[in-house]
Amino acid sequence: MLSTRVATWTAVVPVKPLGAAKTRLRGAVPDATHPGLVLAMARDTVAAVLACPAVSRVVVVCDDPQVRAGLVAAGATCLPDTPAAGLNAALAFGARAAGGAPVVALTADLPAMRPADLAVALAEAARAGRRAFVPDLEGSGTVLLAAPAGVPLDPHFGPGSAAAHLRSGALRLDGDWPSLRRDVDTAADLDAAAGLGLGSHTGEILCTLA
Ligand SMILES: Nc1nc2c(ncn2[C@@H]2O[C@H](COP(=O)(O)OP(=O)(O)OP(=O)(O)O)[C@@H](O)[C@H]2O)c(=O)[nH]1
Ligand SMILES: C=C(OP(=O)(O)O)C(=O)O
Repeated sequence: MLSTRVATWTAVVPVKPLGAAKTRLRGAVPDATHPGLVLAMARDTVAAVLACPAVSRVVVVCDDPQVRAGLVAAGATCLPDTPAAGLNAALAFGARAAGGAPVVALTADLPAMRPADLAVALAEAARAGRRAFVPDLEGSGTVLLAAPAGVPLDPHFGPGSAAAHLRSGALRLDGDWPSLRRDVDTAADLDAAAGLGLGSHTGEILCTLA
């Protein structure tokens, strides 16, 4: 059970440049608000990860100076992205910075995530002793992929990623963690996340629109 109390995990969080991110969310808020909403969701995600007692550090992979400034201020370490290399390349690059520690990859669109949900999921991943992933609430995507110390992360994020991670030998963790598993891709996802309780940055953006 020590793994649930000792901060052992290095979290890797990839973020696209604000101008290119969350295209499926366009129209959910006024165009002028969209970049601020993307950044707010990333900040709430990173804040929840840093508040999780099982996580020792957060490595963000992003080239956008506004994102880097916001997330470094929140306590994350930022690494540059390799433009056009894609999400999985960004994750693999960030994982290599973990120096052999256990690595957990998380998407930056989890504004309702509770640190306690993440802690329970990481405890299950630690007990698995192998790569493990948490699917999104729809069951087809992935919000979290964890690899024990010394095990390659081997990320397969993208369309149909839950099946791809299963095929790659990762254990599926279907826990009752709605705050962790509610990623925000669409306006409907954003409404659902609001129903779960949003982090302060995302909540503040939506309050200005009310
Ligand atoms: N650093 C980096 N992050 C990425 C890249 N592609 C996706 N991401 C991030 O990975 C996470 C999950 O990706 P998506 O949910 O598809 O996010 P997205 O690509 O901004 O959303 P759409 O434009 O709607 O597909 C989000 O935090 C993205 O910002 C990439 O090429 N590099
Ligand atoms: C990148 C992913 O997120 P989404 O499907 O929400 O785009 C994924 O689920 O692997």
